Amino acid sequence: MACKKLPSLPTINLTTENLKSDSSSWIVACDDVRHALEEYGCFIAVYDQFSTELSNAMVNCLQDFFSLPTETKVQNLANNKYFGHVAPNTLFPLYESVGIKAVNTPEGTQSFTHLMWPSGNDHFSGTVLAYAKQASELEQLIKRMVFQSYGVLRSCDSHFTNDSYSYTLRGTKYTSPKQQESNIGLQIHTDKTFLTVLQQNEVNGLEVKTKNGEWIGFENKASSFVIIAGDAFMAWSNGRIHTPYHRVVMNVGSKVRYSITIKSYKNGMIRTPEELVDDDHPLQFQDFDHLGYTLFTNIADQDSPQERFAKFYSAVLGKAIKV
Ligand SMILES: O=C(O)CCC(=O)C(=O)O
Ligand SMILES: [Fe+2]
Repeated sequence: MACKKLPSLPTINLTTENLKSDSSSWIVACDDVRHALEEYGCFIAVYDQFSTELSNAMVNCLQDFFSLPTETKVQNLANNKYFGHVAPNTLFPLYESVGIKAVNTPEGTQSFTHLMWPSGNDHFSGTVLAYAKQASELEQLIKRMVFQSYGVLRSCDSHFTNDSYSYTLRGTKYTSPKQQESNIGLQIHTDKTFLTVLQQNEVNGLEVKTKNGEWIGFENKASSFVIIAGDAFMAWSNGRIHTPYHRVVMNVGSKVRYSITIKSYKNGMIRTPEELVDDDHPLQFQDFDHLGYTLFTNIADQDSPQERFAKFYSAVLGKAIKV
């Protein structure tokens, strides 16, 4: 009897050997990345520019942070729910999380470190900065590959200047549920980012929903990163890129799970390139301020991205527009 093959996320080889610019394998990889993001909004990148030591050191840094007293951790305040410290609560008792803004800059990592360790912690700030720099390079590589595949690399060069994006690190700790307790570590949502680059320790739990409504788990392997497209990338692409629902489910008796995400946000406006608009693909999303969108909290995780943008446009423009 034939077994039904379970869906799995596409895996794309982004190792140096495979990505020599202008080689045919570079063009093929660019198209693969674009198609994976159009179909799943997500893929597993195998990437060799990152040392395992750095990833392990980053997990150790998160453990150091989470062991700080609660009164210290709560000083990492946020102006909305996507930044700052989130303590476990009655609704989501398995989840504890921290956000570090401007994490790819020495100022960002040092001001966070100083707040948490007033007498200093160079190991923490140095590791976080090194990690964020590398992960933001991976994020830029992926954007470059998608833009290349759409033929808009030159017209969209403003996405690749020094200050064109802000990067936030979100580190999360998930404990295992007690018997009878809900196993939801993180509720279903889409990311409000342009892109999210995710790594985890050896404990699995991330699940991504396909367009057919099936949930796919992510099995961690060395040198692999999960790349997730956010709402802003979807809007920029005039709806071509998919922004996938995802969640974290924890098993009773599992070890503690740590995940590290680097989230990118475009500074200023997001504008769909002209090349992606034509009679068959009329413009779906008006230009919008990305930070303004992330700060717009009057939306529910269950809303579809289209519903979310409709509410957002209606609030900022004072009128509902068709999206
Ligand atoms: O911890 C994970 O695997 C997922 C985290 C996530 O989806 C997020 O921070 O947006
Ligand atoms: Fe997410």
